[in-house]
Amino acid sequence: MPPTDSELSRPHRPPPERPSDRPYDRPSERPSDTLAAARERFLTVGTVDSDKVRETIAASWWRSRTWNIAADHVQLAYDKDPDLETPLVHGAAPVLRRLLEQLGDDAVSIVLTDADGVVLDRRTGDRRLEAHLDRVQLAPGFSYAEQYVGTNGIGTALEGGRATGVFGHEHYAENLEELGCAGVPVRHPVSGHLLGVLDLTCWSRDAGPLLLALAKTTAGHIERELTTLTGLREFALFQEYLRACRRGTSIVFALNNNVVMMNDHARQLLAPQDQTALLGAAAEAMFGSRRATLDTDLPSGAKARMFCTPVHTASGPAGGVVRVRLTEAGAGVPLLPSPRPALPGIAGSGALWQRACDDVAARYREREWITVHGEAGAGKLAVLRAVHRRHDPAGRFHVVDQSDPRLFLAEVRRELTEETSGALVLRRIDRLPPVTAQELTVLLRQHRKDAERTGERRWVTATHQPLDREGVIAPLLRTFPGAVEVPPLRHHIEDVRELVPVLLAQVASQPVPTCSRAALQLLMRAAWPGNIGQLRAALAKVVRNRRSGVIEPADLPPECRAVGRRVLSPLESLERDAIVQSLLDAQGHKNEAARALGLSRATIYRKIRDYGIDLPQT
Ligand SMILES: Nc1ncnc2c1ncn2[C@@H]1O[C@H](COP(=O)(O)OP(=O)(O)OP(=O)(O)O)[C@@H](O)[C@H]1O
Repeated sequence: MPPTDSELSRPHRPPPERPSDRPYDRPSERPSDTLAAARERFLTVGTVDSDKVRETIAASWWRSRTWNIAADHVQLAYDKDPDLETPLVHGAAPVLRRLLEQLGDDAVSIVLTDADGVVLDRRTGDRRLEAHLDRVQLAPGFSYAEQYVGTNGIGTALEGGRATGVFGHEHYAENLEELGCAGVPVRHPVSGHLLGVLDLTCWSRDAGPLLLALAKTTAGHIERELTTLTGLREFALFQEYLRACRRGTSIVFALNNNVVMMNDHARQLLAPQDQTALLGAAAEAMFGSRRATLDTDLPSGAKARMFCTPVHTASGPAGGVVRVRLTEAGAGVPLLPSPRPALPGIAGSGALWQRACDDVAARYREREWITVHGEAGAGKLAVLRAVHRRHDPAGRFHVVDQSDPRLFLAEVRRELTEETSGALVLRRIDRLPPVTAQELTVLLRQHRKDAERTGERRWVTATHQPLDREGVIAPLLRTFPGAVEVPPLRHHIEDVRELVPVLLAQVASQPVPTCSRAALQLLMRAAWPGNIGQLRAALAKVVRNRRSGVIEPADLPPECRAVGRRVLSPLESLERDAIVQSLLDAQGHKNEAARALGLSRATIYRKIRDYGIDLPQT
C-alpha cells in the first residue's frame, strides 16, 4: 500500500530533553523555530546547542563550515553527462517505477544519485514539489554532495555511510529549509562498495518517521535487484577464479568492474606497480570474448605471460580470470614464493607497510644498524619490536627514549656494556640536543669498531620523524649504514580494517568491543595526521565511554567524523600504492614517476590530487 499524507505526517509531541541520534536518524520533534534559532546561532557565533541539534546534524554543520559552504546560496557542481549505463541505474529503474505508481500524486519525490551525490534519476507525481526541486537544483546532473550543498539528506548519508534524515532547518543551506529528505546509501551486494543514495524528499511539514522507513525499504529492494542482476555474474566469476587457484601455484587474478580478486602468490611475488600494470592489461584483455595469451613487460623490469579467460553468463559478460607466469624477474622481485609470516602484535598488509616490515626484517637478519624514519605515530617502534620478537622472542629488546637528555647517554653507555645479542633502539633521535647527539655519535662509532672486532651480534637501531634538514644530526645518521621508511597511515589506509581489532584489543578490557561497518567506513576516511598512534588514541577515547558491544559512528570522537575522502576500491588502492612507491623511487619527481608507470603527466597529476597523495618535498 502506498503511504498516505497522514502516514507521512509527524505527530506533534513535546520536544525531548536531548536530541536523539539513535541507530537511524528520525525527524526532529522540536518546534522548528527553536531549531532555526540554533542554526542561526551556529552560523553567526559558531556554537551548537547540543540539546537542540542532533549529533549527526551538528557534525555535518561543522563539516559544511570546513567546506566553506555559504548558507545563503549554494553553488552546485553539474555533470551534464552522468553515467546512466550502470548496474545501479538498471537495477533501480523497476523499483523506482513501482514506487512512483504506489505514491500516485502524493507530494514525495524519489531521487537516485551516484556515489558522488550526482542526481541520476528523479521522479515526482506532484507538480508544485517538482517545480521547487528544479529551483533548488535537486535535478539530474547536479551533485548534492555535502561539500557543495552542506547538510542534506543525500550528502550527509554519503558522508556518514548510513541512512540519514535531514528535516527543515537542519539543512545548512537556507533554500532547502522547506524540505524534508531521507537518504539511504545503496551498496553493491558483493563488494559492499557504496554505489549511490536513494533519497525521498517531501515538504518539511509532511516529513515523518515513515519517510525514512520507506526510503530504507526502497533501498533494500534496489539492492535485491542488484543481487539478482550481478549475483549470477559474480558467482560465475568466483567459481572460475577458485578453479584457477586450485590448479597450481601460479599467480591468479579475477576482475570485473566491481571486484578484484587476487591470490596470495600475486601479493607475495609482485611489486605493487607490477600488480597495477597487470590488472590494467588484464582489464583491456577482458573486452575480448576469447581466451588470449599476452606477454607483458612490467614496471619493475620483470616479464610476465598472462593467460586470460573471459567468463560469460547467460545474462552477459561477467569479467575474466587471468593466470600469470613470471618469465623473468625484475629488480627485487623473487621468482619463487617467499611465505611472509605475520609479525607478532602488529597488523597491516598494505603494500607499502609490508615493504617496510620486510625491509626491517632483512636488515635484522644481517644485524645491520639502521635508522627507521616516518611521521609521528606511523609505527616505527612497533615494527622494530615486532621484527625482533619474531626472530628472538625471549631476547632483550631495550628502548632508550630521549625524554630526559641528561640520563640518555648514561643509559646508552650502560646498555652497551651489557653482554647481549638483543636489540637496542634509540628512540626519536631527532629531538636530542646537539651536544648529546655529538657525544652519542662518538660513543656509537667507538662501539661499532669494537663490535666488528669482537663479532658482537647486538642490533642497534634508531627512530626519527621527518627532518627539515639533517643539520646537526647528519654525523649521527651516518653511524647507521641503513635507513628504512615506515609509510604514513594514509598511504595504507585500507589497513585500518585490520588495525582496528588489534588496537581495540590493546586498549579495551574483555569483552572487547567491535566496530560497526559504518564506523569503520568513517575511520577509513579520516585523515590521521598522527597515524596509527592517533587511531589508537581515538579508539582508547571511545572505549572509555563504551566498554563493550558494537562501536557506532555516534561513538566516535569528532576528529574521526570530519571526513574528506572516499573509500578506495581494491584496484584504486593498488594504483595509489604504485604511484606513491614510484614517487618515492623518483625522489618526488612527478614526471619521472609518471614515465616509470607508463602514465601521462596530466594523469599522474590528476591521480595524485584524487588520491590525496601528499609526500614530503624533496
Ligand atoms: N601495525 C600496527 N599494529 C598494531 N599497533 C600498532 C601498529 N603500528 C603502531 N601501533 C601502535 O600505535 C602506537 C604508535 O606506534 P609507535 O610508537 O610504534 O609509533 P612511532 O612511529 O614509533 O611514533 P613516534 O613518531 O611518536 O616515535 C603504539 O601504541 C603502537 O603499539
